This record gives sequence, structure tokens and C-alpha cells, in this order.
Amino acid sequence: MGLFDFFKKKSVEETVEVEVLYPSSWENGVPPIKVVTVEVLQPTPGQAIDIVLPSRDTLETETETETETETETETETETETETEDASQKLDSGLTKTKKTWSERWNSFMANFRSVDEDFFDDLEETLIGADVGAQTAIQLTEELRDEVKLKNAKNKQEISKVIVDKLVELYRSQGIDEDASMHFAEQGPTVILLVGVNGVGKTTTIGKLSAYYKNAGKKVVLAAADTFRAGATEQLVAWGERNDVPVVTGAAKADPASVVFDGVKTAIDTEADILFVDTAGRLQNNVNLMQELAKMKRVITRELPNEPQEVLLALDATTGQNAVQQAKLFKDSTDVTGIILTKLDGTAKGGIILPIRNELHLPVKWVGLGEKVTDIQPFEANDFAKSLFGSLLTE
Ligand SMILES: Nc1nc2c(ncn2[C@@H]2O[C@H](COP(=O)(O)OP(=O)(O)OP(=O)(O)O)[C@@H](O)[C@H]2O)c(=O)[nH]1
Repeated sequence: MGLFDFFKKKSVEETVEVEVLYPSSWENGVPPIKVVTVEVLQPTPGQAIDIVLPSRDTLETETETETETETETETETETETETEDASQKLDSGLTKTKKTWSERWNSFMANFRSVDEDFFDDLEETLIGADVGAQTAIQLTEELRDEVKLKNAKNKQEISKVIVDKLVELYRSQGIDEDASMHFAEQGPTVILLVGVNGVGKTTTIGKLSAYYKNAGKKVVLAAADTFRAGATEQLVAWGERNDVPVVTGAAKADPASVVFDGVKTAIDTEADILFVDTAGRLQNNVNLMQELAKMKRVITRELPNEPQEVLLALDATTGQNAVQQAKLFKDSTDVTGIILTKLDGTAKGGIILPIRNELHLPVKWVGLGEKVTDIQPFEANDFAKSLFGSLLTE
């Protein structure tokens, strides 16, 4: 049926949808869209009518808008999937910690008879056992004494809810005054130093972070300033090759500050956005190491007065309270701007995030959740608390 017959039979409305079969001059004879809404100029039933076909430009704009909307929807879906992936990764990374928490929790609750002194002693012990740190455990128990009374919680479910709510609240409220964001230079390269004792995961973390920032469109350079440990430079070079990021190196046993100097020069000359510096991990009470760090900072500041923006201390979560001790010593000897808690996936001691934040007032900026390049996430207290305690609330 032609258009004329179509309109003759149909009572005509002011706009109609028609299938576009021409003009054939459109690209390859195919119009960008097939069905368009057109305006009917003489809407008189039974008579021949004129219609206005949209121009090719209009159609193309409409098509683009449609495609944009589709792309936006796709991007939204992708972001949702990414967020889902991130929370799944966090969930699975915290599996061991969650298991221990829930075992301790269940046995604590199984012993529950009434809210008395024994109850609060047991609670304190349970919290200490879960690596929240003695100071935090005592403070938390004190606060819970009042809260349990205030909320008139008597049975297991009520008490369990009050305590878990309090823990979640503690995670959320702590660090509220601390700046957990990463800082970047307004102009020129940002320098980020990674410090920490042997084997905590500094090099691996730099590998992960360089991929993270490269994917975010930043130009990254690495400096292998750990010239003491055999193999450290090669390890960083391997990460550089994997992520296609340049690595500045020095000879074995060379002065680490000289590698940092070369790294800064390269970052400036190549207009890089970020220079990550991998430093040697020796014992934190080693005076030489601290002098070495101070020297590196002097070299950086001479070229870039506002750098380094970040001195990130990597701590191995599997070492529990030892990690807190290390953090104290590092904090006393250098300006640590934040913590990267590595190997959370390999430990049941995820609770140590609490004392790190509560006792040291150092923001946890990243968490390491495995050995793969994507196994790192910015630390989000809410997500962390939800993942850690969510299962306790439903038990
Ligand atoms: N499971 C797990 N392993 C990790 C994580 N981060 C690092 N590792 C592993 O920890 C080990 C030590 O990591 P490195 O990056 O070499 O540690 P480092 O601090 O640079 O060590 P030094 O150069 O000796 O000071 C490696 O086997 C890493 O794969 C993590 O988040 N989870």
C-alpha cells in the first residue's frame, strides 16, 4: 500500500509514523533510521495529503541522540557492573576475616545468658581477639554498656543488633576528619613515595596503582629507588613492561636519592602526571633508612617544591598488631600521608583497620585484595563495614 492509499483509508492525525524508503541518495541508499514521525499538513480524511519528511540532518541528529542515550545507558550499566565487581572483590577479599568474625561472634552469642559484667568482659575479649586493638575494644565496650541499657536490649537479637550497629557506626564515623583522598599537584608531576618494611607489598602495589592511574588517563613514570634488595629493580621493571609504563633505574647499591633525582627529571621532561617511587624496605627503626627517606624528599623538593604529595605507608594486614607498631614508628619518623593495607585477602585480621584509624589517625587510602594487577581498591569505610558485618546482622 502506498502512502496515498494509506492515508485515504486511515483517519488522518496530525502526526504519523511512516517507514522511510527514500531518498535513495542517502548513504548506500540506506537512511539512518527507518521509521520517522512526520507532520501531516492537510489532515483531511479522504483527500490526498502532503507530508513533511525530516531532513537528513535532522534524522542524523536524532540517530546520534539515540546512540548517545544508548551509550549513556551502556556506560551506566558498565559502572553498575564495575561497582558490583568492586563490592564482590571486597567481599571475597574479606572472606577469611568475615569467617573469623562470624565464628567468634557465634560462640560469643552462644554463651550469652544475660547482660552483666561477664557479658561485657567476654565482649571485650571477643573484640580484642578480632584484632580491633585493645584500646578500641575497651572504648567500644564502654560505649556499648550505655547503649545496651539505653536501647533496653535484652534478648540475643536485640543485643546483637546494638553491637553490630555500633561497630558499623565506628567504621563510618572514624576517619571522618581524616582526608582519605589522594592528592595531586595542580601543575607538573605529582610524586608519590611508597614506604614500608620488607615484603609488605610496596612494589606490587606500585604495579597495581600505575595500571589504575594509567587506565584513568594519567601518564605514569616509576622510579626503582630500592637499589639494595637484589631483584627489586627487576621486579619493578617487569611491572613497568606489563603496564607499558617507563621505569627509571639505577645500578645495584647506587644511592637511592640519585635514582629519585633521575626519576623526577624524567617525569618533568616527559610531562608525566605521576611519579611513583619504590623505596627500600628495611626495618623502620633503622636510622639509615629514615635518613635515606629524608634525603630522597630533599632531592624531590629541590626540583618540585610541593612534592611529594603522598608518602604512602604499605602495611601487611596479615601481620595484625605488628602492622600497627610499624605504622607508629614510621609515623614518628616521616610524614606519612596515608596507609595502603595490603594482603587483606590472605588474612583473618582485617579488624586491624580499626586500630590503624582509631589509634594512629592515619587515613587508610587503599586496600590490597590479591596479587593481580586489579586487586586494589580505594578504601571505603561504609563498604568495608557493610561487607564485614552485614552477614552478622542476618545471622
Ligand atoms: N595475597 C596478596 N599478596 C600480595 C598483595 N600485595 C602484595 N602481595 C605479595 O606479597 C609479596 C611481596 O610483595 P612485594 O611487592 O615484593 O613487597 P615489597 O614491599 O616491595 O618487598 P621488598 O622489595 O622486599 O621491600 C609478593 O609475593 C606479592 O605478590 C595482596 O594484596 N594480596
